[in-house]
Order: sequence, then C-alpha cells, then structure tokens
Amino acid sequence: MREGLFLKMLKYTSHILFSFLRYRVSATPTPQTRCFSTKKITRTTNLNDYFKSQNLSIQQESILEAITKTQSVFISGPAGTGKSFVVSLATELLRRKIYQPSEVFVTASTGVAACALNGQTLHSFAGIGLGEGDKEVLFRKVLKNAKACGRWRTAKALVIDEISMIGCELFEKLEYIARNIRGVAYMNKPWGGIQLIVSGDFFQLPPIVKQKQGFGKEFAFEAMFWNDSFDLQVELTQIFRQTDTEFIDLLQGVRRGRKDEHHLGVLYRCCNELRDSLETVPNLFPRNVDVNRVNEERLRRLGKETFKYIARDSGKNPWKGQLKLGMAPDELEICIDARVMLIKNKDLSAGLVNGAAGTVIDFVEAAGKKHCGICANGLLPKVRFDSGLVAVVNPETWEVVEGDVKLATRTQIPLILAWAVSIHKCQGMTLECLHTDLSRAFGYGMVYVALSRVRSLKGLYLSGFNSSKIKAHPKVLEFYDKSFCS
Ligand SMILES: Nc1ncnc2c1ncn2[C@@H]1O[C@H](COP(=O)(O)OP(=O)(O)OP(=O)(O)O)[C@@H](O)[C@H]1O
Repeated sequence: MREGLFLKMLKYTSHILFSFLRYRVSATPTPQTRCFSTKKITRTTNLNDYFKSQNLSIQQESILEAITKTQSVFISGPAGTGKSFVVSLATELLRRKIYQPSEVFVTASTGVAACALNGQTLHSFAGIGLGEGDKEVLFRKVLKNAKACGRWRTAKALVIDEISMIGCELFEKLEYIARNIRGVAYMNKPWGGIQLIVSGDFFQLPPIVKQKQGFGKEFAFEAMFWNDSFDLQVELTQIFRQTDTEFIDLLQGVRRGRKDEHHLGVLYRCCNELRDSLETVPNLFPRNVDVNRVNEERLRRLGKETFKYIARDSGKNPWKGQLKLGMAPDELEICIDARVMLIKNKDLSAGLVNGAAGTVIDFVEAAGKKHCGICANGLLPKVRFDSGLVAVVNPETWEVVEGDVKLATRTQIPLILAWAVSIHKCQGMTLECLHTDLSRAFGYGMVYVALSRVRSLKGLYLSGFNSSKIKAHPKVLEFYDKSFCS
C-alpha cells in the first residue's frame, strides 16, 4: 500500500518536473565557438562530469538524464536545436553505460540520416521490406526472418531519427510487431517494453506515404500508441545553428507557416541580392533532376581533365544497399576548380565539418595506401575550403553497425559536387551560405528546411520565392500546440 503511494508520488513529482520541459522558452542565441569533449563514455564515467564537458543546454541534459533512467523519449524542436547531437550522445550513453552495445539499435527513416549515425534504416532493422501489407502480414514476414526476429528480441533500446518521415501506419505496424514478437511477458507494454529514443521535427519534411484508402492519418504522432510510447516528450528551444535573433524569429515564423509582412520583406530582399559571387554558392533545389543537371553542366563547362573515385563496398544487402542511398556517391567525378562539399565531419576544431564547401585546387600523391584503391592513379583531391583552410581529402568509411558488429561498409572520398544539392539531402546540414531556387518547392516544410540550413541571413540568397510556398500542416500545428503549449 505504502509502496503504491510512494510510486504514485514519484510519478507525480516526475510529471511536474518533466511537464516544465514541455513548455517552450524563448530561443536564446549562444556563441558558436563552443567545443565538445571527444571523451568516450565508459561504464565508470561520472555522468554529471560528462554532461558538463559537453556544454549541454538544460533541456539537453534533462533528456539524457531521463534516458539514463531508461525512460522513452521523443526529442523534437526547430532545426539547429541539437536533436541529432543529443541522439548521438544518447546512443553512446545507452551502449556504453546502460545496456550492452548489441542491445541498442540505431535507426533513421532515410538512408542519408541513418548513415550519418552509423545506423541502419528503420525498415532494414525491422525486417519488413517495403513495409507493405497489413500489420499481421508484416508480423508473419518478420517471424520468418530469423535475423530480424533476433534484433527485435534482443533490443533493449531503439533509436529512431528523422521521425517526421515515418508515416502513422508504419509507426502503428512496428509497435504491433514489437509488442507481439517479444513474448507474452511484454505484450501489455508499448513497443514490447523496448526503450524508445525518437527524434525529429514534424514541421520539416513529411512522410512520403502511399495511403491506404480511408486510413486518413499521415503523421506518426497520430498513431494510436503515440502518447503511450513515451515517458517524456520535449521540444528543444535553444537554437545553436543561428545566433541572429531576427533570423531566428523569421525561421520560427516560417516553421509555423506564418507570413509576417516584415519577414516576407526580408526574404524578398534576399531575392534581390543575387550577385555574381553566386557562382561559388551551393544551390539547393527541391528536385533531383535539377541537382544532377546543374552539377553535370558546371563540371563539363570547366572543360578540365576529370578524376573518378569509385566507392569500395563490403557486406551484404540490405545494409550495403542502404549505404548506396546515403550521401557518399557510387562514383565521384571531379576536376580542378570543381565546387565540392564535405559530407562527413573530419575535424570539428578546424571547421572541416559536414556541409563545409570549397574548391578543388590540386590532386596529390596519396601517402602510403591512403587512397584505399578507390582511384586508379592513387591521387587524392586537395581542397581549399571557403574558410581558407587547405586540406588533402582522404577516403572515409561509412558503416552500418549493429552493436559492435559491422554489417556493411562503404569507403569513398567524403565529397560531393556542390554547385547543386537537393533539399532532401541537406536536411541535417549546416551551411555558411546557400542559394535556393524555390520555384519548384512542393509540400509542407520544404521552404523551412531549405532556409534553416544557413547560419545567417548574410549567407542566404533566394530565387523563385513566393510566400504561398511557406506551408505548415494544420495537424502538425495542432500537435505542437497541444503537446508543448506555451
Ligand atoms: N549544446 C550545444 N552547444 C553548442 N553547439 C551545439 C549544442 N548542441 C548542438 N550544437 C550544434 O548545433 C548545430 C546543430 O545541431 P544539430 O544538427 O544536432 O541540430 P538538429 O536539431 O538535429 O537540426 P536539424 O533539425 O536541422 O537536423 C551543430 O553544429 C551542433 O554541433
């Protein structure tokens, strides 16, 4: 009886404590020169000291504390609030301190997002192929797949990044599989008792769903068990990517589909400021056909000798296939003066980070076997980054890891042509400057994703902009107003 009362009080106190996290606080800009400790978490790490060394915001720290207590958490918030950053720390924490590495599965809705976390797509983890068929059909499909069954049954924690692109139907089907595959003892628990760490911003790119007729629900938050799936739902509010308060306000408005006259004026001015210097600025396009066309045209226009780098892959499908869908291309063709962009963090302190743009200035002999056999002549590109830093870009390896086991790898030069990039591919990136042609923007959230990549208004150039392209889905607005009211 007493124990019941104690548990109730504990639940009530934690409810009060965490309900404050559901409320927004004003976006406070912070300096961007903070550096993070690269210290690894081990079983003996003192977590208070570790959190301090990471310069976490109060909200970020509270999330990690809740995760340490094995709570299931939904981490949301505007672009640049550090959702992915917290997810990476949470993964380390879960693997090194709370569970065994093999009990923690890291997934994302898309190949690009999964590769960024060295994880796998949610579809591959679940063993559901394309996810077609009703929940019972998929459940039986998973039962026939010993490896997928093994994953579901060993999982103690499941990380899902970029949830905005997972549809409601799929979320419900996966919950059903989790609940039914893990044995009778877990049938009454949401997700069969697996601790969920889910992250994403529903104001960003929505799911591409083939709707079952009459289903009527699109977003994962509309799922039957959404609220029961989490002990804590947090909207991070402190923005780290931008520091200029006017730009932060503008982005917050665009995120919620607001067409404030002052902000529209600012955006239309960004259209008028197109200059010659645009030659070197990355162009973000809504559609891949435009991306490929522009990159191809600009490469050929240079008329220089090109060098090809062919990705080297290991492992089996579907993991190998997932790496193909990631950022590193099958074949990278570049030449001197080609505009390129880094697609992996190489040296945070030197600013060699995912999204850093530059120009190829030379090809140099690779020391030792550093070219990893991905280019015929053994030469590696030397790039002058826009920050002024010059670096030879060595091959990097992307991995699909399950626990401590590598399922597949791809080795390639971590560069892509950067005259043009698709808005879908740059979700998650931070860019110093960009030009985006929004004339063919479609759907909800696309304008917001494009604009929020850049650190400041100084670096933003627009064309084809029309205020009707700023759109927030009414259901998303309602969900955020209900769940994180101010
Ligand atoms: N506590 C922090 N202190 C300083 N910088 C931080 C902190 N948290 C995150 N950042 C930095 O802010 C930038 C944006 O973080 P991140 O990409 O994780 O944001 P996000 O919310 O996932 O954005 P998006 O929705 O666009 O993917 C990164 O450069 C990251 O290193």
